Amino acid sequence: MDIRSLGYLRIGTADLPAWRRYALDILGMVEGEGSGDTVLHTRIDDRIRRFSFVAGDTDRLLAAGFELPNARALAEAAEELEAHGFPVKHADEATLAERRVQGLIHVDDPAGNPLELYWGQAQDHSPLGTPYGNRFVTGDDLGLGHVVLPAPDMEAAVGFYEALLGFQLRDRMKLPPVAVPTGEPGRDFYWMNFLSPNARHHSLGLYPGALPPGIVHFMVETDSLDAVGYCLDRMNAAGIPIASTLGRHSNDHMVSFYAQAPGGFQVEYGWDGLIVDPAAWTTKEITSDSLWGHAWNG
Ligand SMILES: Cc1ccc(O)c(O)c1CC[C@@H]1C(=O)CC[C@]2(C)C(=O)CC[C@@H]12
Ligand SMILES: [Fe+2]
Repeated sequence: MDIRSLGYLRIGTADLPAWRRYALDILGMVEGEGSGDTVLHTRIDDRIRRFSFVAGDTDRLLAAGFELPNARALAEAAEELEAHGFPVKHADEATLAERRVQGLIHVDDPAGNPLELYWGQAQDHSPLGTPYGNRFVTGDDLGLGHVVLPAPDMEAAVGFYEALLGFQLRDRMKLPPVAVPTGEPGRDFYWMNFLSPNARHHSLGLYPGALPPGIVHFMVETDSLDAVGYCLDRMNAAGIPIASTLGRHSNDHMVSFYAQAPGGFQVEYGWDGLIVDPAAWTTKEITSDSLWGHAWNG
């Protein structure tokens, strides 16, 4: 299946004003076309939007959008999913118009995470003009960053993304039971898995527990260490709890910190993520989450 990248995230929120302040004033994203009282779209690059925060009753991931190159690739993806017993729903005209894409199918992964596979997203050709001079590392090749989704039935989820969606399993890490409070009892450890369809080390993390918001964190990558430091200062100045101190991950070498986001999950803000050669990569186990830093609070 010719999935190219993680293209967008749709996130439902019970506090849209909080997400507006957080995304624009703290993360340094840019308000996108079509935003209003019930939805905030944000830009981090030349795409019309990469994030949509949708006002509603609950804080919950509404969809992870994965990009395919064209209509033919999406049609083939739909056929493959159906053939393997994953029902797909073709988007209606109103949904296509709202998403600003030319073709889209809805499908749930085996953990029930809502996915949208699409092609033909609109661009916004006006200068991005981020508020702090920050620049995000994205592109057709790398996508918006990464997302970590809950997958209590890990074997089924990994099989879906690896064998059916064509993601490469980059590495995995054992988590102790204390890190997976919803895990089935009696296990010595649970695997957390890191995968990608492209050269970004991971576009998708799969966490072996259940979490009510349906998302563990998303990560956006900047092109400078200073941009990470400036954002950390803004978090601290705004009194936003830091979930993990600055550190460098052992697998993608990302220098990042994690902060609490509105809605009960986290945002990772990073720099210097690893670009891999998929043809040369071999799957590994990491035995520590970080080379240094990343002290987790609570
Ligand atoms: C280990 C790791 C490498 C690169 C990343 O981008 C990344 O997010 C992680 C995992 C962070 C991870 C998490 O997402 C949920 C809480 C976790 C499982 C921990 O308890 C330690 C590592 C944490
Ligand atoms: Fe991450």
